Amino acid sequence: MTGTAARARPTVEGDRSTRAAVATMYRLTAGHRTAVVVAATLALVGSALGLAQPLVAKHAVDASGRGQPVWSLLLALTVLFVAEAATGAVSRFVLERMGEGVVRGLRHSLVARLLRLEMREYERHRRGDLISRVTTDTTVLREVVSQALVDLVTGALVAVGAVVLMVWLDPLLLFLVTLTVVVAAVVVASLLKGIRAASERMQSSVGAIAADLERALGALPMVRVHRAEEREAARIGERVEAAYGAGVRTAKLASLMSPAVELAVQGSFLIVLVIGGLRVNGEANTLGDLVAFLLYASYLVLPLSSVFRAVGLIQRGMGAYQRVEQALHLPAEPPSPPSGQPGQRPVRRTSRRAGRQDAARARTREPARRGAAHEEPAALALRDLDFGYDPSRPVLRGVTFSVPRRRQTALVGRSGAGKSTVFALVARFYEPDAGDLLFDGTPATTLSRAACRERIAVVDQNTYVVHGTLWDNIAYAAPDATECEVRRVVELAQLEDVVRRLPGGLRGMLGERGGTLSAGERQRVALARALLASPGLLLLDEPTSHLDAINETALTAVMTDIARERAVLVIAHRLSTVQHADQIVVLDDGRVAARGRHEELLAHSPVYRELAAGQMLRPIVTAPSPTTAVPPRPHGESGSAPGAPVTGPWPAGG
Ligand SMILES: Nc1ncnc2c1ncn2[C@@H]1O[C@H](COP(=O)(O)OP(=O)(O)OP(=O)(O)O)[C@@H](O)[C@H]1O
Repeated sequence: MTGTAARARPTVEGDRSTRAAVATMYRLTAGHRTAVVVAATLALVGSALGLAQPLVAKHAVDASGRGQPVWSLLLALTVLFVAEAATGAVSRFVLERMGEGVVRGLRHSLVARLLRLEMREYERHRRGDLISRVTTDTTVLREVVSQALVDLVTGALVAVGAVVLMVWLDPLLLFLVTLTVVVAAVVVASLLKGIRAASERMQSSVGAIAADLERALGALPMVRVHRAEEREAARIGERVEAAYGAGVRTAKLASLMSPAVELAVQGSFLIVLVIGGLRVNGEANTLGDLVAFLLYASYLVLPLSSVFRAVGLIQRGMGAYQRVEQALHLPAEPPSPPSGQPGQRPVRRTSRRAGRQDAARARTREPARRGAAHEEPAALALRDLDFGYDPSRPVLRGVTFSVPRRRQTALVGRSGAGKSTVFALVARFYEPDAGDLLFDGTPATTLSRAACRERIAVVDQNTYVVHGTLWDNIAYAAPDATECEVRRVVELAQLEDVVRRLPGGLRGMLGERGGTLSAGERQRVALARALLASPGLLLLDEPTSHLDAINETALTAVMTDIARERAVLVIAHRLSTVQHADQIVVLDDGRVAARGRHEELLAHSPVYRELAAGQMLRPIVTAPSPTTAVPPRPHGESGSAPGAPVTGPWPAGG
């Protein structure tokens, strides 16, 4: 987080007074205090130049009344006027540049925060809404900081100067002017709370518009096919109406402030004219005094009215500021643990297995330490891992297995068994509730998340392709890769055809989310990216689910080759792609049901047999077992070709 946001720690939560809002704005300008001092000094000089003008005008009027020459006074008046305008312009520029600087700081902090949130936060918040905090809310704040602060600073300074000189000229008239200003201030204060509430509603409605639009645009083919444009438009339309309603209410309240301010301006002028005129007639004051006082009244009332407006604007900005603050305080991934120190683990759930797990952990660490001397530790080891996205609904229970180096380990199981969740834990998107994760024998909690992620590359089911060139997408994990390295992974991932076809070849642009590629091509791009990263451990989640049989066979062979150099953990629904794996781990309802090679599992694991049978699209004859009651998994889910070859004991049509 940059300094601005860090220093702008909120008092806004709970304290909704105007003073707190102004204090927040003040804190926001931390780091820009030189600009504030320069601008305030200039404003002060400008005010002094402005306040001197009525005095000169008074002398000019009085001198002309006495028949004396006034040209030198008029010249002085002109110089004062020009100098005031120049200092005003410079001070406004300095303050507005500061406003831009404040918003720039907030945007940097927000972007840095939003890219590092805990994974769960992205599930709790809608992405469009988070994005709108960086774009719309900060834009509102820029106006507030640059306009409202300018008006507040300059307005307050000028008003104070005017009051001092008016006391000197005519305290009675000042008292009357003050009365009208106080009435206006009371009206303004009563409107501020409503303005703030309405503006909060408006900002969150704008965030909801962005989120809903993102939802529709992100699933456009689905929207089109189901002819849901109207429905989506109506849904977003409701948000637009809510934003309109809140905006109109804000405008209504803000416009009620105008009559109050006008009352102050016009009322004070009337009072000064009538009472001041009577006092000139009664010879208590000169005509010059009246002219000067009138000018000071304008110097008091006009800046005060801009102070009122500024306070209204600041209250409006508080709605946006609170949303920005809230985003800046969302939980982010913890920074790296100090070297050699265990990292933070979320509070563990106590379970009956806890004691047993500790003993198991002690046992598993022991061989890891001892093994260092004799044999190299596994690239990845999971020891008694427990995890649930929702603490009351465990997804993984006591999962234990290792992924040895230079071997291919396959993770299989029915849909929802927890396979992708294992990947999410290995990538440290979430922390396990209990148990240990070890990379090369080192507990993950003693490593930073970045250090863990450095050891892995993932091809997941979503096969992310971002807007940019094919090269950008492949070299995403290794921006310094050479042409030769990129071409090699293009070849391994069978992407040569795509490179040939794409206008611009490797430097050709892919559409938004890789929209110009087929699903299989996107999958191969993701695979090429992972291969280029060249990590010690390759995690492949259904890497061939979108591929035709020819590409699948070729890539299965590539994976086997890769596994000769590094550890590969592959999730597969199609057992045909992993039947030659060195080890197959069968997950069933979050538990490891069996482990072994294909033939061993066919012989001994009912769950595995059932998975294999499901892929033949017909029941298999097995010895009765508790798991045979579970219906075979439908084929279509994994996109497998019907009748895909599985193993010898399961002949097609058998
Ligand atoms: N982000 C999440 N928040 C809450 N629950 C989740 C989340 N992701 C997955 N789950 C739940 O966790 C369970 C395991 O999901 P997971 O994706 O790990 O299964 P899987 O074995 O990979 O399934 P598939 O083969 O269909 O991809 C499921 O019940 C799923 O609904």
